[in-house]
Amino acid sequence: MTSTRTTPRPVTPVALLAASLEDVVRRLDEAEARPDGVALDPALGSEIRRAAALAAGLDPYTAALSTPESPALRALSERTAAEDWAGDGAGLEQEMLSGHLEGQLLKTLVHATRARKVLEIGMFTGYSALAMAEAVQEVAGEEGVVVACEIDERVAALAQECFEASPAGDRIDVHVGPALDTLHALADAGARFDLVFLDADKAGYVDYLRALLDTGLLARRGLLVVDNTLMQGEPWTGGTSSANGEAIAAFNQVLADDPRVEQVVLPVRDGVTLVRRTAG
Ligand SMILES: C[S@@+](CC[C@H](N)C(=O)[O-])C[C@H]1O[C@@H](n2cnc3c(N)ncnc32)[C@H](O)[C@@H]1O
Repeated sequence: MTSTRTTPRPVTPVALLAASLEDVVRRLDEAEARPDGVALDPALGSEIRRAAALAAGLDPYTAALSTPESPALRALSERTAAEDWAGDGAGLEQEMLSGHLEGQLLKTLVHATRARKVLEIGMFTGYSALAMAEAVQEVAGEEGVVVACEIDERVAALAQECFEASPAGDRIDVHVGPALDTLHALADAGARFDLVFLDADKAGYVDYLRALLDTGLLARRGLLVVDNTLMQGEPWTGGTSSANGEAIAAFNQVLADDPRVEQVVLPVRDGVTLVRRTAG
């Protein structure tokens, strides 16, 4: 992977909404500037502009008012943005990185649950793993651990380099390989996790959920945090649904029907579902 920085494309429902409304406002401005342009009701025009401002300002506002990321997380984010993902060939892209707001949410959840053992399924360049490692280090010191699963060797090596340059990086234990195999090996070894962050291949989410609940990898009072459960709005806008959109819609229904859990879907970034084990 060589270095070429590009601006991330919109990948969340709010960012897509903002981009869409920005385009509507631009076309409105162009139409109004034309001498023969169709005159729009001024009240409708100002309502459209207000809707565009509401959507465009939400992410920057929530980020600005949340605790800033650590220098180590910022460095990891910048390193990820500087990679040439287009030439990667493995389908990885910088937009996969969760980032400041979601990282801060994960840190808060680790603190709130006093989690000492954390499992991440889908690490990429390590942003969320490092965010949770910073929190487990504060909660449990040297007893705190984040086990992070990643299938791609090159991206795992990049993450490991960043961890080695980070104060909390040595709390992270990286397992390279298909996450389902790692989960079964961990379960066979009797591992239990207080908090699990699920963020790997969307087609595998149902299998990961079953492995976590059936084997007891998710501790009795453990918290499961699932990313991308709104999948760019595809589950409810339909029409252009991708394989990932269909996988997430199916996963959300499986989760909603599972009597062993209670869950809440939060419209943070691309959707974050918090799952609490209630039985089984
Ligand atoms: C959305 S990214 C994870 C982003 C990361 N959690 C973060 O916040 O920066 C998904 C990652 O899951 C990995 N992945 C996909 N399929 C996998 C599998 N079967 N086992 C383990 N990792 C997998 C991909 O290589 C990719 O790096």
